Amino acid sequence: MLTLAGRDFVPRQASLARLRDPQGAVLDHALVLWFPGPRSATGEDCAELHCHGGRAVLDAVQRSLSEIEGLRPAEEGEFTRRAFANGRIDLAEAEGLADLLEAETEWQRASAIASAGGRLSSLIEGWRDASLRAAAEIEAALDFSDEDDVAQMPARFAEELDDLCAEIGELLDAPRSEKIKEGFRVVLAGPPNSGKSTLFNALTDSEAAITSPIAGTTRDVIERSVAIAGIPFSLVDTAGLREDGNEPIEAIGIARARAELSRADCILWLGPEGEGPSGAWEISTKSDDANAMQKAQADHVVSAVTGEGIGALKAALVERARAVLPKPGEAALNARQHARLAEAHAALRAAGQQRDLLLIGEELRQARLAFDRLIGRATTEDMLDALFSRFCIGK
Ligand SMILES: Nc1nc2c(ncn2[C@@H]2O[C@H](COP(=O)(O)OP(=O)(O)OP(=O)(O)O)[C@@H](O)[C@H]2O)c(=O)[nH]1
Ligand SMILES: [K+]
Ligand SMILES: [Mg+2]
Repeated sequence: MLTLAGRDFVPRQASLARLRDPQGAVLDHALVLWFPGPRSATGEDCAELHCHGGRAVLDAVQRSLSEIEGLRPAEEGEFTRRAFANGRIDLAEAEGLADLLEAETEWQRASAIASAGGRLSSLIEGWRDASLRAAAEIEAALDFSDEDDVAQMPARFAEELDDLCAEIGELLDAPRSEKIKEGFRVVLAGPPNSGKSTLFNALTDSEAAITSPIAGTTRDVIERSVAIAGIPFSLVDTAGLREDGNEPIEAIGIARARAELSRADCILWLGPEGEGPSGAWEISTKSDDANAMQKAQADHVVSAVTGEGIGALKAALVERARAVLPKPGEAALNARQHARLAEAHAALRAAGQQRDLLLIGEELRQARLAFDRLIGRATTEDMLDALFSRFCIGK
């Protein structure tokens, strides 16, 4: 029970209260919530004041609060940082929370809420426990061996490490979580005037790209993030590819267009059949125009003018992206987590190949350290600063 100004506040129950300034003047009628630690978001005692939203009300309440000794406004991400410091959440959960706050599509939200809820953390904890058990077996084997004897490897030890490595290897090879943030990357390519920018505008529901009958209209790479059916996409329009790009700026644009091809998850090829990059989808466009080039074996026939085939093309892109992007609820690693897990994996691999028990013990210790860094049992201040600065004030 919190008693304040002669009133009792029941934990986790909203009470209506008059907020007064230090001189006793009423500032607002507000809802007050009291969360005693450790069962609070941060693990510490927390109080929430739900005020009326006017600027002046909030200013007055904040001014009065700031007159109380020891009170100051929270820094960006400070609540989450304290929750982490007090062991309420681990690092992977904090990262999930940061992703959740940044999520713009349904797919991103669903993935982030799974990480914030500890999906990845529990997987890592399981592997960490397995490597701790392996280390304990090695310790025991060392204790029983006498110095003249070659110490015996525990039965099935190497096989068990192999299984563990295989499981971890699968996650290391799986699509990375950055992919969810960046979106499935679709690059439109083809010769000048093939209708790339017009199709780009149709797919992004925008007028972002300039279109015209003049060959060489698009010079630079134009990129747009869009959600189609809740899936994050990054659509990329490029300069028309031609050998005789006759002036230097167009030549730069063409070089950039070629660079984009190598970054694409999917290329829509609007040029002559069979002349596109391998794996590209053959798109026959301008289907409304009898004079336009039509392909014998197009994957998609579209018209940006009549809208024919655009819905089907979008549906096919959504299907492809769903297959490639990490699924919500399925664990996916970001670059930091990937680097740490790869260290753990390498150490476990090395442990499995060693015959010397002391060296195996050392490799297992390295693996545990990498797991600890991954979930934040061992972290550096720089890393924490970088993570928590992604949060806004009040989170
Ligand atoms: N009838 C018809 N015309 C189209 C269609 N798509 C594009 N066009 C026309 O084709 C011309 C070239 O279109 P753009 O979208 O600028 O072609 P682009 O491939 O981006 O050209 P560059 O940027 O120069 O490489 C324009 O006049 C468009 O209006 C279509 O589906 N039907
Ligand atoms: K054009
Ligand atoms: Mg263009």
